Amino acid sequence: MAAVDGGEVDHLAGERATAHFDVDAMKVAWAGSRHAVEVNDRMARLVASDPVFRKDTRTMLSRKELFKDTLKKAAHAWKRIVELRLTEEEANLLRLYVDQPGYVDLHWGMFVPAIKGQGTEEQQKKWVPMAYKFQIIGCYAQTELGHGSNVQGLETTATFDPNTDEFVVHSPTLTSSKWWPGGLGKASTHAVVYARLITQGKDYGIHGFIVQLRSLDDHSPLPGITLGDIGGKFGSGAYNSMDNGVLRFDHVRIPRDQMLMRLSQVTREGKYVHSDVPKQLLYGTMVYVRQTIVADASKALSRAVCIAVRYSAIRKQFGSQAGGPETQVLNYKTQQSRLFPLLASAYAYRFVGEWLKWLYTDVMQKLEAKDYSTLPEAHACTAGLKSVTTSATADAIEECRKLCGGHGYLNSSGLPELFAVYVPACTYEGDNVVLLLQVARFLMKTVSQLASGKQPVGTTAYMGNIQYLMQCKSAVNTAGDWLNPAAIKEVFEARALRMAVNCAQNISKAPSQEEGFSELSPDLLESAVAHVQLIIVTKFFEKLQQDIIGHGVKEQLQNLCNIYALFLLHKHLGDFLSTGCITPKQGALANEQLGRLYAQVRPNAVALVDAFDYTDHYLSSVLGRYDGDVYPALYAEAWKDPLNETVIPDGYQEHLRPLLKQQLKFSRL
Ligand SMILES: CCCCCCCC/C=C\CCCCCCCCCC(=O)SCCNC(=O)CCNC(=O)[C@H](O)C(C)(C)COP(=O)(O)OP(=O)(O)OC[C@H]1O[C@@H](n2cnc3c(N)ncnc32)[C@H](O)[C@@H]1OP(=O)(O)O
Ligand SMILES: Cc1cc2nc3c(=O)[nH]c(=O)nc-3n(C[C@H](O)[C@H](O)[C@H](O)COP(=O)(O)OP(=O)(O)OC[C@H]3O[C@@H](n4cnc5c(N)ncnc54)[C@H](O)[C@@H]3O)c2cc1C
Repeated sequence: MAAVDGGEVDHLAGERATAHFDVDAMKVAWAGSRHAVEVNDRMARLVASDPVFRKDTRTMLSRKELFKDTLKKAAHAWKRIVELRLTEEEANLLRLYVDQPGYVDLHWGMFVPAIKGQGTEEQQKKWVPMAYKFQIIGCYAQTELGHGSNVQGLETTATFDPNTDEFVVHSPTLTSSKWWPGGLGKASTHAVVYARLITQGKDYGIHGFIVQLRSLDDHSPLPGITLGDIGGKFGSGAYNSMDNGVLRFDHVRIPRDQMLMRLSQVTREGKYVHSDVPKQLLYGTMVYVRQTIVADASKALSRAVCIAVRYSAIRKQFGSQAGGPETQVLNYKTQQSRLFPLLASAYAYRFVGEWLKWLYTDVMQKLEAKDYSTLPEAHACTAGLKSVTTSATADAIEECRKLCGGHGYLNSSGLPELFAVYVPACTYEGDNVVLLLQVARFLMKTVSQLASGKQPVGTTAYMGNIQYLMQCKSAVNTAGDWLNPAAIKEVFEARALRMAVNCAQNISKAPSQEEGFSELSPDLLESAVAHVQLIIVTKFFEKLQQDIIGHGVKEQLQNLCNIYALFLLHKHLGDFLSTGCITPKQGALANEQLGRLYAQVRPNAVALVDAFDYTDHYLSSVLGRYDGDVYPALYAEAWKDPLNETVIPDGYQEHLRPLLKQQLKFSRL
């Protein structure tokens, strides 16, 4: 019962008793190791027990109060990290459980990685220790008012002046104003700024520069620098804790050695020198962050699902016969068919996120050894998985809100704020459509190379089996046949390959490759999604091959894996049928099997969300409470609303009383 925050009666005890597996062992499978369970639990409790980290009234704060509260929490978190001498792992988890977006996310998540990835050793030695001690606060200033997706279209300039050995950073147009960077508006003292490098009269394109923005004495903007917040954002509370900012430069001078020079350099004389590395490494910080966003998708999704599953087990509607008990809404097949695929997706994203982290580390090690061959694969996987998991998670959080009926719409359910915080993940760090088109481009290149006999590797290795996959027919005969991993993998591979090959063939009929790509882009998106879904399904199956300990754990994960795959098959039935991978009968059998799997999950559902091991503080939801004591909590929460501070509302005297006293009368009546 590690996740209990309070509550004396466990209203979900009956649900927990029906589980067919060892929940503690499932916690290990979810977290990755026993150590991970322990450290997560310890950090979550540390945060939950500290009054400074309370967040129950967050949605009622004004923007200014919310921002100040975020500064307070960030400073307090840092104090605790220093006092308790937390490790980097512990500190990261503590920040996660504080659960309030703020400048620290960009400082640690992008500013520091950008310097580490693109700075020389000397630059890292100078800047990273200052950042680690919070002597400076940094952000990642790439996007401008006029351009975000099109990084090559950015307009800010950094022109080298050999007379003074400086760069002159300038915003030549309104649209070149930096716009969106988190932490920029009010908190950051420094930024990694992306600007067009101009030297000896030539434009060398986008490069990164470290620029000081504010005084380290009084925090005022330095001369030539205009700074501010870009304004309120979607939802109450939510992402409004972040000071997304605007920044303009008026011929601001910085020393030459503040250009990040690991990938390319400008000499004292102003000569541009590009190292022997692919220029795409400039985008390395984005690849790093996309990988972390995939891991975060499983967190956000599991959180929403935990709330919806627990509440669905408590909530009862209809079904009472002769005074008997009403039906738990979790028993309705429609509720199960909407909710259990989301539960399965949370597990699927968790495991694919784990794998992506491994891939990223592996690629980084290869890059260190000057082997750049896996860079395109890393880009396609991070871009594709970021896109598919964030889009599905944003939709799923909204579905969980609906699954909780009317109460899901209350802020106290935790779901509206979670949605509002989460939904920009579909846009930031690369718009999801733009990123899928990058995957499609990678797929088209891979297909075109098949003809020349080049054997695809990594996540596209299946394409090498083209002779078979283009003509195979699924052998599934009964619903039970869909439990065979090979049967599922075969149809997912055939679907992805056939869709990619169809696109490639249609593009080749266009007057030019570029025109064909543009014309076919809606189909290319679907092709990219099919490829990415195949990766997620495959990685789930691979996870099941690993040593999974604990009574019943593997069986539960097998069920969830099958649900994830068959749910996708059902949802994208059109793809599978139109590419001839399966017959309508086989599609119906998959759906039949899906229904059986839902029935197997039902007694385990509450225990499967308990395995996420979230504290009530982190969930921040009266509906998702561990003890299931929903109604008293809902009732009590309502009275905390500022509207209930007085019995008679403000405005009664001016606006309600005159109306009720009929002092304003229609002359005709
Ligand atoms: C209830 C409350 C809950 C609270 C919860 C709190 C929890 C906390 C929540 C939130 C925490 C906050 C965390 C928030 C973090 C937000 C951070 C957001 C930061 C940003 O958004 S930074 C800005 C990001 N910007 C982008 O991503 C821009 C997207 N655009 C691009 O990436 C590129 O421009 C492009 C890829 C689309 C195109 O680039 P371009 O140079 O034009 O390239 P192409 O011609 O298309 O391709 C050329 C060639 O390069 C290859 N390539 C492209 N990119 C990469 C890459 N990254 N790596 C490797 N290779 C790459 C491409 O494939 C081509 O290859 P080819 O020539 O075909 O072989
Ligand atoms: C909450 C939040 C935090 C952010 N934090 C940061 C930060 O810290 N630092 C930073 O630098 N930036 C940040 N950003 C900016 C973010 O990275 C960009 O907004 C994002 O990359 C999308 O770019 P855009 O705004 O230019 O969208 P656009 O590219 O203008 O997208 C508009 C529409 O056009 C479509 N579109 C664009 N190009 C194509 C194409 N080639 N083919 C088909 N359709 C296309 C898109 O799909 C979308 O529907 C943040 C944004 C948000 C919302």
